[in-house]
Amino acid sequence: MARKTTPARREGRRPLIAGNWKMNLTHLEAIGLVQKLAFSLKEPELEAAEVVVLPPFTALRSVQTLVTGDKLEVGYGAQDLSAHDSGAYTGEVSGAMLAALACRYVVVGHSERRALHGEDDAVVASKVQAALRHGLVPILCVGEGLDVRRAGTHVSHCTTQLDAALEGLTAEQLLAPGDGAGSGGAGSGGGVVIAYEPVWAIGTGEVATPEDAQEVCGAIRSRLAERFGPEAAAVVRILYGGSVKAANTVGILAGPDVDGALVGGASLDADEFVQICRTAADGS
Ligand SMILES: O=C(CO)COP(=O)(O)O
Repeated sequence: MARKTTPARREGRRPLIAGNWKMNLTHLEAIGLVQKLAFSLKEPELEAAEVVVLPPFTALRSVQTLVTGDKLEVGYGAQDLSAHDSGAYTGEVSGAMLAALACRYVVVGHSERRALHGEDDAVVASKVQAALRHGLVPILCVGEGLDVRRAGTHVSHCTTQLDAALEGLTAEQLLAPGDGAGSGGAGSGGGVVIAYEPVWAIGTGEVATPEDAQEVCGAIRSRLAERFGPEAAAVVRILYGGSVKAANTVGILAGPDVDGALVGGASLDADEFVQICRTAADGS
């Protein structure tokens, strides 16, 4: 069957499907899941869509060893990093440590970090800078809670979070791919990935409609164009996250500004995640 061309591919942005495992899976379980993914997904699928896993810190070294040893086309990254580069910050993990494990990506500003660990916009902005300092591509999360959605101010809420997190960034930083690659090849996107994750849709089964996802992802791209110019904005990949499953992936990825998905719960199930990646690769 002929491969359909998604709007994302028309713009030259390779779809990105990233599995945020959150606080799940030991390093041994992580190896098993990555092996299943790499075994199930065929080479053309892994070329058409970039597939990335975001395991807990404790599994990163094992995933690195597996991916490099078996030359797997699966990328990996971390779920958080410290705003600091080194020093007396008990329990934190620096960008340098992640770069040394050849992580390509790191999630920054996930709503669970914002809500449960008190990360405000200033902390999120300094973590974006820390990621870029170490050649990591930040996957910057923005998204509104249910109260904001009900008030109808979700678009300005998300663009305000975006503005704050990207404070001080240059268009070059937005364009440049991070050089911490080594985990499954570079994507065709820029140096920053944005993820729109409405808080009310995370882990609730309450998925945003394709129109909801496109509305905010489109507004994010317009805002990026205003601040950094259309060229930089056209390169940045914008993901949707929140109760993404195999069954709703086609609709979610239909929006011309939705370049992939940040998948939580469904990324822990190999068959389900493979199906999501396949859908993105097929561009259906
Ligand atoms: O938070 C998420 C990804 O970062 C989304 O989680 P769920 O897919 O479990 O809703």
